[in-house]
Amino acid sequence: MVGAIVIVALPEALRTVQEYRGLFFALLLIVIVILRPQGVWPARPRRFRLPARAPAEARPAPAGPGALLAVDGLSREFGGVTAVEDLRLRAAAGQVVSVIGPNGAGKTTAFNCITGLIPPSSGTVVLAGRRVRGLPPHRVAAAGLARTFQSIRLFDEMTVAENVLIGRFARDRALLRPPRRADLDAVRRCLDFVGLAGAADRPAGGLPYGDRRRLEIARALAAEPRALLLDEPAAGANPTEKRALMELIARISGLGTAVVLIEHDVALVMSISDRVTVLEHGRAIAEGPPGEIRADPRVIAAYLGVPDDPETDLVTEVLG
Ligand SMILES: Nc1ncnc2c1ncn2[C@@H]1O[C@H](COP(=O)(O)OP(=O)(O)OP(=O)(O)O)[C@@H](O)[C@H]1O
Repeated sequence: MVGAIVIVALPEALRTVQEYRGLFFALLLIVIVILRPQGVWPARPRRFRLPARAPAEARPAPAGPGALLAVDGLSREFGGVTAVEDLRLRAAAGQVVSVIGPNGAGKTTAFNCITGLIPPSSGTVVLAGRRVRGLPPHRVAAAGLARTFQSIRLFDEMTVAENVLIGRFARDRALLRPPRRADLDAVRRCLDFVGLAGAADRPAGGLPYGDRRRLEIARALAAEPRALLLDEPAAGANPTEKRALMELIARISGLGTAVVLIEHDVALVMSISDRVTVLEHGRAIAEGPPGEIRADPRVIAAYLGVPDDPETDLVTEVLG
């Protein structure tokens, strides 16, 4: 309405200065955009109501028997630096596969290449029988591969439920349509699953740290991924929050989702993983079940060769 008044009344008022009208409107528009980006008369934020309960039979991450992530020969160079070299990675449905290694070993670069955020120099990425290497990130997500990032990336001013809804839309790029009942059911399910249903209408920015980490996972689950890549989901969390996050990850794999985890807390990794890949300078120096990794002389040498590194203490402790 304010806009209509401006459009009708202002031209009358400015009739005397006809030649400056265009300039005046342009300046007015610029001032409004700078000072009131939310609009002259802010619209009431459109909130949606989540269904009271999610349908009992539905699950956040259904996975068929063919759901499997297979990475082969993955390499990526940055100028003269080889960040990832000839990486092979397998994650079956329902497995937790962890990638560990010192800072700069190439873990995040591997995730970035697998999810299409950056192109690998070479290698293949196959998800449930479909080649996804070379696809843009949204198409990789739509194919069933979701991820979280090392640093929390939430929309703080949006509600918890709205953040999860965005994850849902990432699946089919349907941001322009209003949410459907199925979307809202999925959001409710994901929030129930991670234990945040009670916070659905709160702004995401107000959540405690551990809950923000959970919300990121809920948002990734909303896309119903077959494989979920978690980049240090417990970074910065306290021990209680870490244990809760690991328990959540175990439940996600229990749904049949393949989980690939980057985590620096080696004790946690060993307790939760089916298989572990150890990276050093971009290369996998060991791969296998936790029991084998603990006993691998190359792993012991790689970690124990880093003096004064907090990870060294952990590994010494874990490897006994
Ligand atoms: N965009 C980039 N440009 C240039 N070099 C990069 C880039 N991204 C990563 N690197 C380099 O690639 C190597 C691997 O980095 P990466 O972040 O993948 O390691 P990481 O194992 O995830 O480390 P962290 O545990 O600290 O997160 C490092 O030497 C890093 O400096």
